[in-house]
Amino acid sequence: MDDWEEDQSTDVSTPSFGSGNLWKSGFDQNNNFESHNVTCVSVLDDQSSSWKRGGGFGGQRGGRGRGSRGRGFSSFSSGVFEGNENGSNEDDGSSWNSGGGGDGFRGRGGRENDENGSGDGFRGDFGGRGSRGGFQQGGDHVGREGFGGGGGYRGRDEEVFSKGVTTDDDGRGDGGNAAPKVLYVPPPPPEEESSIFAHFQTGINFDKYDDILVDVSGSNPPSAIMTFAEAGLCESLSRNVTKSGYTKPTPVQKHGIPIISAGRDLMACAQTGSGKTAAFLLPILQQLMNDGAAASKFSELQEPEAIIVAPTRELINQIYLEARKFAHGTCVRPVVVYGGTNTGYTIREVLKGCNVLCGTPGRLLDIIGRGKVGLSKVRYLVLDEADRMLDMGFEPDVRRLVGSPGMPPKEQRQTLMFSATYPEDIQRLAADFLKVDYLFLAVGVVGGACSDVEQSIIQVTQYSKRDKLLELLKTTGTDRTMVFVETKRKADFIATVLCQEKLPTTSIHGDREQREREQALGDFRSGKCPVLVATSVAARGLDIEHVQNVVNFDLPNNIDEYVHRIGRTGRCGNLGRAVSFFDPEVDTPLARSLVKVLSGAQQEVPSWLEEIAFSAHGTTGFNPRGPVFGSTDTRKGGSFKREEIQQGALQSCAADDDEEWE
Ligand SMILES: Nc1ncnc2c1ncn2[C@@H]1O[C@H](COP(=O)(O)OP(=O)(O)OP(=O)(O)O)[C@@H](O)[C@H]1O
Repeated sequence: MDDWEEDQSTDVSTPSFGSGNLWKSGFDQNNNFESHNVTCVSVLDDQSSSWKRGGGFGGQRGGRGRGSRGRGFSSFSSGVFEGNENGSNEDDGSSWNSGGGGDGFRGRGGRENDENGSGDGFRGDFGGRGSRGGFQQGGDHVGREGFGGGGGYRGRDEEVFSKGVTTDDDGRGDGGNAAPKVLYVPPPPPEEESSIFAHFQTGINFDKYDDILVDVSGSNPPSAIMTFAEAGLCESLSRNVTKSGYTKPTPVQKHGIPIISAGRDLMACAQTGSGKTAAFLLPILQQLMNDGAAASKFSELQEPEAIIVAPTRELINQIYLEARKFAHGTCVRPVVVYGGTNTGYTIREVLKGCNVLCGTPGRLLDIIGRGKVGLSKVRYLVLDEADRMLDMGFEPDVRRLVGSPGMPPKEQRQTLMFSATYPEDIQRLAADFLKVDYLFLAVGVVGGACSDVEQSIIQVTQYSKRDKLLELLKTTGTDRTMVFVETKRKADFIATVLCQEKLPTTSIHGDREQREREQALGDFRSGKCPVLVATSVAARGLDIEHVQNVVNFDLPNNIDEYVHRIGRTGRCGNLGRAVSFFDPEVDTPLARSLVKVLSGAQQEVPSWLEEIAFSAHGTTGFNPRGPVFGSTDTRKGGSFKREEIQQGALQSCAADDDEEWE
């Protein structure tokens, strides 16, 4: 009997979104921060308030991260976090605004460590440069070394890679054995058609998608379709498309669907919220239907025809629900696997039948490693948020996946990559996974922000951020607002502060249990908590109706991340608003690319920001009004070359960032 088969004692979650589950936070006796679902808005007393009890950030050591990004004072407590270093967690009683410990959170590597590190979250904070994706954290090396690894902390989406380890992957791996078993079983997906096909209304700018310039490069691209009728979808798929409220394809669908249907590999770039998911799902499902995909049935070995990979649990679940919606009433069965859920449950779901396997990389590799999924029938491999999947954090997993026994080589499968951003280096790397004649589809400016989002940048100091946020939220009322912060602890802290201000708020980040993460998203979606404080775990792909505002309480240190974050609003032709707090002490390195993104999306650029951008990197070649990225396909080289001078300084800025990752 397999270990997972013994595990029938799953804890089936039946989250009730109406039950008043907000959370409060506190440190346990060991000063580990925990979030709990409780039944009221949190008001913390001094005993339970982690933030007053030695929970400050960065401490005197500050200075993790480079230059100014590591220098700023934390706007958190002056209760300097020294606990992990010298065992002292004394409360010095300082308040949030009293300044204090060096922030130390903004260094790029460190940020990633923090996002991912549930094991020792702070280690990276003291580490000067940190390492990307938590590679130095407990057990990770072990876990990454191959199928025989004993699990371990995955970093990023906190996936644990393990074979035959029943301790499960809750992202807190320490080598496997000590981790508590994850019992969480997500609630079953909806069965009623009204929920399956619930969709959001397209916005007033939906038709403007047609005006966006599209560039397809590569040899012999097929012609675009203009209507879904031209897509050659079978009756069930067409019906499901109509039930989903889709009347006409978006540009990425007009071009992407025929490219995929023609059997071509594709690297597609289109702005956030413009329908990339359906662009790959529809032609894949259609092809599976055409070819008479075997009706899924129970088997000890499942051999899916399509594998879809995405970087976060919530995103892959969303993609799965989309696949399930479009496949409704057909014999094609999509299944989703992701970390933080009970492994036994996951495996049982897979074994019931699986044509389209959606997964986060860690859990996917785990299931494959357990011999439950054979890859020899894979015809489609989709990397959503492809630039993220191929950056240093996930690339090894992707390589491991394509190198797994049975996976057809790239010549014998179709590889499809989608994102709103594609840094040049990632484009080059991506070519390793694609056939030589892949097509590159660029809808609009590669890496450009969605122009339906009104962007504003407010100059702040670290001390004024909180008041500014409160001021802002007082004006947004019950509008859904996502507030992005840089660290998990800060997410909890800000959420607590907002709760104290009687703003129904919840939070999502990598230290919350999966049940809590899903509950938080549910509460946000339903409007029960119209404010969601999030780390970058929620930056990509999430498609939540009525998100009118995004606030960058902390700006990310990477412009692509900014583009994805603000893309949580202004989706599908709807209008949205993004407000970003710019603290010159720490955000100056981002100024220049911010100016470019703002100008590229025809947004007003504050003169003070232009000045900062101008002086931060010297004057050579800096033309903030010039083309932003202007790039399409790296194989062409042309548009990049035109920009060489302008990009020069930008790249040197990026190079600084990259150093942090090494
Ligand atoms: N042709 C269409 N007509 C109407 N609505 C659509 C159409 N295509 C997609 N949508 C809807 O638009 C929303 C955004 O789509 P999707 O999540 O696929 O965007 P995306 O491009 O993948 O965004 P991101 O870059 O943030 O991941 C979804 O709610 C989706 O159902």
